[in-house]
This record gives sequence, C-alpha cells and structure tokens, in this order.
Amino acid sequence: MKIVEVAVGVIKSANKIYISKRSDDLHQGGKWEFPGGKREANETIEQALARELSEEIGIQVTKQSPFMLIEHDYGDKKVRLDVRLVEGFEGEASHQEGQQSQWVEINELQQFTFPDANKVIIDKLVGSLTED
Ligand SMILES: Nc1nc2c([nH]c(=O)n2[C@@H]2O[C@H](COP(=O)(O)OP(=O)(O)OP(=O)(O)O)[C@@H](O)[C@H]2O)c(=O)[nH]1
Ligand SMILES: [Mg+2]
Repeated sequence: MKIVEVAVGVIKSANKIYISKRSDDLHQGGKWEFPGGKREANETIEQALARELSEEIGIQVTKQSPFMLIEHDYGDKKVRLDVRLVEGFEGEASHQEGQQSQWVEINELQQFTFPDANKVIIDKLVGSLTED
C-alpha cells in the first residue's frame, strides 16, 4: 500500500493549540485534528504545510519547525504524518470550510477524540508542559 505523506501543523500560541473537526465524510471523519493535508508532488513538506494552513484556516506561516514524524497504518490507509510546530503566523485562524475549530489549552487536549495516529503528538505536547 502506498504511504500518504501528510503535513500536519501544531499551531501554538501561548499554551493553546488550534484544532479543528474533520468532516464526517472524510477518512477518520468526525474526529478532531491538527490542520494540514497531503503533500503534493512538487512541494517540500514546509511548502505543503504553509499551503494547507492558508487554504484551511487562512493564516500565513512565518515560523515552523519539525516536531515529530509518525507512521501509522489504519488498515484502509497508511499515513506518514510530518508533524511541524508552528510558532509564528500572520492573520487570525478560522476555519475556511465551515468546520468547527477552536483554540484549546494543551492540558485539555486529552478531552477530544483524535485519530489514533495522533496519540503520541498529544502525549508529547502534554509532556512538554511539565518539563519547564
Ligand atoms: N490533517 C490531518 N490529517 C491527519 C491527522 N491525523 C491523521 O491520522 N491524519 C490523516 O492524514 C490523512 C490526510 O489528511 P487530510 O484529509 O487533511 O488531507 P487533505 O487536507 O489534503 O484533504 P483532501 O485531499 O481529502 O482534500 C487523512 O487520512 C487523515 O486521517 C491530523 O491530525 N491532521
Ligand atoms: Mg486537511
């Protein structure tokens, strides 16, 4: 099975992260996600993330860095999530396609249902709170 490469943005402002709800009709629909999407053939992962965040939530990314790389097999689909931390952006995040979305405190992320592949992302974010 071909692996789908996905650029995923953990958008951070103070101790909050921006999450949005996937449409019911999509793969892993109805769950919460970090905004992002599939990399196109002519793009680097940085470019893919900047494009997706502009299209999906209307922000222009000015600072992004690698956060973690996750490979996950859903059975019907294999994904490689290139998760990137976004700590600088212009504009105000709001969902462009009418999905529910919101800023949530890192220590409240565990109350939301995410796709299985995201568990390690949440764990790392929550862990980072107690480090410093
Ligand atoms: N954006 C995003 N995708 C995720 C996350 N976790 C996760 O397993 N995925 C998976 O990554 C895959 C690609 O994401 P996507 O559906 O957002 O891709 P896209 O924006 O290019 O959408 P499209 O091509 O359907 O229009 C999906 O199979 C989705 O289930 C996440 O936190 N954010
Ligand atoms: Mg998407």
